Amino acid sequence: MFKVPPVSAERLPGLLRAMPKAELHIHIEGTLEPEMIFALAQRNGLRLPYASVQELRSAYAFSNLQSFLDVYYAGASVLLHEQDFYDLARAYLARAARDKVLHAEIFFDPQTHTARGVAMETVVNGLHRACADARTESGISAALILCFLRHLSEASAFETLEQAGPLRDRIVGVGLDSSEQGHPPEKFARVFARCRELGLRLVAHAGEEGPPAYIWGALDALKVERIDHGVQAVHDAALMRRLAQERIALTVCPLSNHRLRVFPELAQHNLRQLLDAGLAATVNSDDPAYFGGYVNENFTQVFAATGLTVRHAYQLAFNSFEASFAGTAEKRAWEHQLKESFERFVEHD
Ligand code: HPA
Ligand SMILES: [Zn+2]
Repeated sequence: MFKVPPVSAERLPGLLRAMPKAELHIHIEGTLEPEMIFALAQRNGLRLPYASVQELRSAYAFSNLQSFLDVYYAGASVLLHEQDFYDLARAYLARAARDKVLHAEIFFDPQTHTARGVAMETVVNGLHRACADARTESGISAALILCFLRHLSEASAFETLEQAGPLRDRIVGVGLDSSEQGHPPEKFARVFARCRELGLRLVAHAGEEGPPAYIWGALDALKVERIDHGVQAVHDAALMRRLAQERIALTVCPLSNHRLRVFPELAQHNLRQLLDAGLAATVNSDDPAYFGGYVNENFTQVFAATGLTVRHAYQLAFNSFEASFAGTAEKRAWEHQLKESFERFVEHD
């Protein structure tokens, strides 16, 4: 690995913002800003139970994952037409490009929309067209990951997979999200086995609020390649060894963990412990419109709160490229750009 040169503490936030990175844990519905909720409600002739953007924003005080999910699913109900999904993803990708995100793997929750009568192809085609246009305009690379809602049944997940069949080439993989407690990964073992046969890449949320057993379940029953969140792994030494040995990436979301009270203070976040134990952790924003910051805010705030160093910064960005589902040639090119950005930064120190 490249020997990371020293950078003064005052310049570390600037380096974090300037360094190339990939974002691997971002829910497109979680990028729906209050202003866009109001604009789409007006465009689609819908009435909202909030009088103003400020009133809506003031409802964003969460006590745990479920209290967030209730507000998040209500917000997503303004998304009806292909253009709505397009506009949402274009806005995110423009924002991400400004944060030096070279590659984004974007989650979407089709069941949230199909349950309201929105067709699967409306969702996927809008998101896909946005990814293609963003690539042409700013060069950002993007891929889509279909997430199954774990509070719904296995049958509903199979039905969703069936609906996505004709759009298979627009999706790189599948994930598992929504209410974790009481919905262990094993519930979806057969769905994930089928996705694997179809050549889809596999990830799952596990160990956000749920126990280490759910991370074991995601690895052994679902055979996922990455764990989304995974911060509860620190409570199980054997699991930590396995994650390190197999280089299973964790897509960690510091501001989400703070807002959902997984860590009541950001200073208590265990990102440093994960990295220092040799795990392939990455930093991501999860649902930035709800948790108070996009990916660069996640980097700068968790670094400031927990005293992470320039060496950790390089490792996190490197891990994000390495853990992505991009091809080897693209990964090497991005890793080269990362190294160059550090060298350039130090020259001017
Ligand atoms: O952090 C999360 N966890 C589970 N489901 C989600 N859906 C959006 N964000 C999340
Ligand atoms: Zn998430």
